[in-house]
Amino acid sequence: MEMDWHQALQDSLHWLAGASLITLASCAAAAVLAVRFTRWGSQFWQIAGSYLSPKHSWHPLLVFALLLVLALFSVRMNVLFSFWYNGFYSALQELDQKVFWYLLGVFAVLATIHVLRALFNYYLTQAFSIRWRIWLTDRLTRDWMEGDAYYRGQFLDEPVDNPDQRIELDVNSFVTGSVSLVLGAVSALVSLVAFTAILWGLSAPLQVASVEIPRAMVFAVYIYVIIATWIAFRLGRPLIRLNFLNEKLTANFRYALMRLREYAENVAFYQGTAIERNTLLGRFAALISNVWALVFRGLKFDGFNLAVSQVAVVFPFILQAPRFFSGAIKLGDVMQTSQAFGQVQDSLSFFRSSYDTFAQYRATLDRLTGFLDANRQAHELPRVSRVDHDQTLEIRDMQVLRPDGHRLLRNLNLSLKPGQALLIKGPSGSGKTTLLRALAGLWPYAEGEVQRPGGTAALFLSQRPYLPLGDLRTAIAYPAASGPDDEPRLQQALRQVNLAHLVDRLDLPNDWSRILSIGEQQRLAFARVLFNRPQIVFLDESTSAMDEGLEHALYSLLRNAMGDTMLVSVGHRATLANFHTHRLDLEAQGTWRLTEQHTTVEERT
Ligand SMILES: Nc1ncnc2c1ncn2[C@@H]1O[C@H](COP(=O)(O)OP(=O)(O)OP(=O)(O)O)[C@@H](O)[C@H]1O
Repeated sequence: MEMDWHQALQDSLHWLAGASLITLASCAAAAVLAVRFTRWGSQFWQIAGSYLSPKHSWHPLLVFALLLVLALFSVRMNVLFSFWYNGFYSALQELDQKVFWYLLGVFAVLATIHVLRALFNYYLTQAFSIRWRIWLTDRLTRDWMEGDAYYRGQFLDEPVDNPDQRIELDVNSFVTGSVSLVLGAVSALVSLVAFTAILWGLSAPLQVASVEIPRAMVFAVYIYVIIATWIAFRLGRPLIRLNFLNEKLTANFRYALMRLREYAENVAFYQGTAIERNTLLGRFAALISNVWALVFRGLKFDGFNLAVSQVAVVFPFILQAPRFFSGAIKLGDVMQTSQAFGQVQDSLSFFRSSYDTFAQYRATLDRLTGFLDANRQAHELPRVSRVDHDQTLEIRDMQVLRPDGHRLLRNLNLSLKPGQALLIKGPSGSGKTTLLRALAGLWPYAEGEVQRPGGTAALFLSQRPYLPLGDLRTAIAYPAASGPDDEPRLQQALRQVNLAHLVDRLDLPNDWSRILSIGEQQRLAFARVLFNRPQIVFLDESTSAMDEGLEHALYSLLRNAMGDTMLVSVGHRATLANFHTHRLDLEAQGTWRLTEQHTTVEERT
């Protein structure tokens, strides 16, 4: 087969236009069918629909269409190269210098286009994937934050595991998987059609015994590849499980290492290195024995594949040899046969190797849609109804239960005015922290109505101190942001809580929760209150790591510096009573007692 290179550009453009139309139309039809009728299709749409839909923007769809056209263009380039080889080798065979130099010129043009196409394709694929990844990460992160799903998700019947992995790893594999599977399948299909046609043209009937097989080459390559694929598939199947195990065992080992780093001080105090080392090395040994299994399986699998591809080098030559030596075809035809044979083999192999990729892709789809569903369910969990109301705390008919249905509080009613303070007391496990969770709107097993200042006008200091990542300035202002003008107020707050030695280190980013003692972190939380000046503060044993003197000083500071602020404290020490106007005692079975300045005002059983 010869190629008219003067016509090549025009022919290729025609081919590209036709192939693009057919491909785009069939892709669109296949996508609609997949989304409607398959589980993975509808999962895909649940995750990516609002990004790809033209209602959001035409941009992603247009870029993706361009990527498809580029994939077709790449197939067309391969076809041109295969004809170029044909002409080139035939020129060599005929010792035709003129054609030889002419074809080298053609090659320079083809190679330039090929390089430019490859670079542009790489850039466009990356840009498309990056934008998609940004959008999806943004969506999942927002979704996870909204309605406190990141916290309330734990109360679902089936909480999702490893949200970190889903947001980071799975988003990435979803995007790269979607792009490479679709583009790969389209290229493989189009390539299969184009090169089967070339082989068809180069192929002659073959006489086997007394039967003549027409177009023998085409049938030979299909039978060869299908048999080889089937055997490779059987040999390679255990690799899926071994690779999966490898990831899991690596993660286990890394988790044990990270945990040792996290709890370094505890382990060092206990002198627990021997037992920790055993755990670490035990996990590592499990990992290594799996790595050996991978190596031995790889020897069989790669050995077979290598042998198959070596045979594939000579197989087409053997089939074409009789016709070449009889002069029926030229050297170029033989070379083109071998190349087309390789292309058909690669295209068919794509579908085999994609079997694993697709299985992993579906697992990714499951994890992402599971995450989206869990977030939605977490938004929908009940919470006490809350009305934002400045300068007051009003609790009406509040019920608080444990997840197992055990009642922690029955029909609680109380109200506080500016400047008043409530101390909640009760035995450990009686539900003090849980009551604060219900007031914050976090606890799903509660009913009733709460009126309180909303937004940043209410500040909850949880039992375990929390410092965000970043510098000290961020930690004090949290959850508000601090600007350069706030410097004097930040410093003043630090001095007030006896942390004057930190005023010069406001801008130092450090892992402050490791450096500061628990007592210092609790004092920093008081500085946070002084800086943010909320209308109401909830303090859950916020002075537990301090001595009585310091506790007294900090509570006095709060009462004096922010006289109108309402306080709701949980604490065990008797001395705290002096700073509170009301006291709520939680008792067994949900009963409680409210006293105002040492006189009983209401009692409930
Ligand atoms: N997420 C949860 N799932 C199941 N049970 C929980 C959960 N959180 C709390 N509980 C249970 O609810 C009860 C009340 O817990 P809570 O932390 O409110 O007690 P507390 O009065 O603050 O105790 P302490 O004084 O020891 O801090 C406990 O029995 C606890 O085990």
